[in-house]
Amino acid sequence: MTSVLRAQGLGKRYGRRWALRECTIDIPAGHVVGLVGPNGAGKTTLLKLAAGQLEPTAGDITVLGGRPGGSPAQLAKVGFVAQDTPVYAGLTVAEHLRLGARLNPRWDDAMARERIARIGLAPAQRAGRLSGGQRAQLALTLGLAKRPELLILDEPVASLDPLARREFLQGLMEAVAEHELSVVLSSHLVSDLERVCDFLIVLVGSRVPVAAETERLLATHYRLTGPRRDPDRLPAGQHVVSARHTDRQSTYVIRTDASIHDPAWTVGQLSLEDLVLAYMEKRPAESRRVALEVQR
Ligand SMILES: Nc1ncnc2c1ncn2[C@@H]1O[C@H](COP(=O)(O)OP(=O)(O)OP(=O)(O)O)[C@@H](O)[C@H]1O
Repeated sequence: MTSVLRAQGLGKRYGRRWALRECTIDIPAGHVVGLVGPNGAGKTTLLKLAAGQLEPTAGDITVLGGRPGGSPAQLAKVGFVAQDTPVYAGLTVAEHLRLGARLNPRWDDAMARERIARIGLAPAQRAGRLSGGQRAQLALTLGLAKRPELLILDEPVASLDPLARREFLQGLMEAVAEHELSVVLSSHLVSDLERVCDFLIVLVGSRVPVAAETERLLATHYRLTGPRRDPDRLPAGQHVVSARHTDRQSTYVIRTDASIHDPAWTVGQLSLEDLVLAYMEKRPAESRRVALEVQR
């Protein structure tokens, strides 16, 4: 299957500081991909590299088989809605649609108009007078009407109220179902990502500790609770994601492909949110030894 996004050893440095390091991922087409991580982890950097708005400092990235931003055809295949919902304050909603039609060869004007009407945006309204949520909806409409093969959304729901968020994500899911669209979206709201994403990239401290289909992530991560045990006494195939210890008890989140038979452990399943938090807990520079430290 074709990759929608493939990165090999991808890195971006600003001055002496790496915003993204050694990122190696391969995302098959047809997924709704969630990108999650703490503030400053490198999410926007990765998305801008994919959209061709930044050049890598190290490694390679291909999007839909081509170099991001490398040609007009490549630009037409990728839609990017940046974090600050970029619309022109002085232009009306209708003028945004006309501009979209002029700039994008595959523009779907009927869909854009239908969506604007459904959301309840007045065509004559200037974008500068729209609420944050309405601007986000307008930006999404422009992204969808471009009819991209890949739509990249940087924190699209941050400014939306819970109902608007649900409607926004529903609209996105409908578009994915109708138009064979792949989507990569970043968000801090793991519960939203849990609803719409079937592939998750976790980005912590400029590195990607895990990127896989959500079903696979949930099937290979466990919480183990039991009598205190140091990590070097865990089987080789059990990779520690996070660890907490008291004098008597250890709680691990581990990743493993094998089943767990050790009767000393109480084995629990994780929600996607637990899993993401476990990866965020462990700083990338930490070695396994740090897990030996007692956390009270
Ligand atoms: N233009 C820039 N010049 C210098 N440093 C930058 C620049 N853009 C981003 N950075 C730094 O790169 C790192 C990653 O930033 P990035 O915006 O990719 O993070 P993020 O995960 O999107 O954060 P947030 O969730 O807060 O939006 C941060 O330390 C940030 O300060």
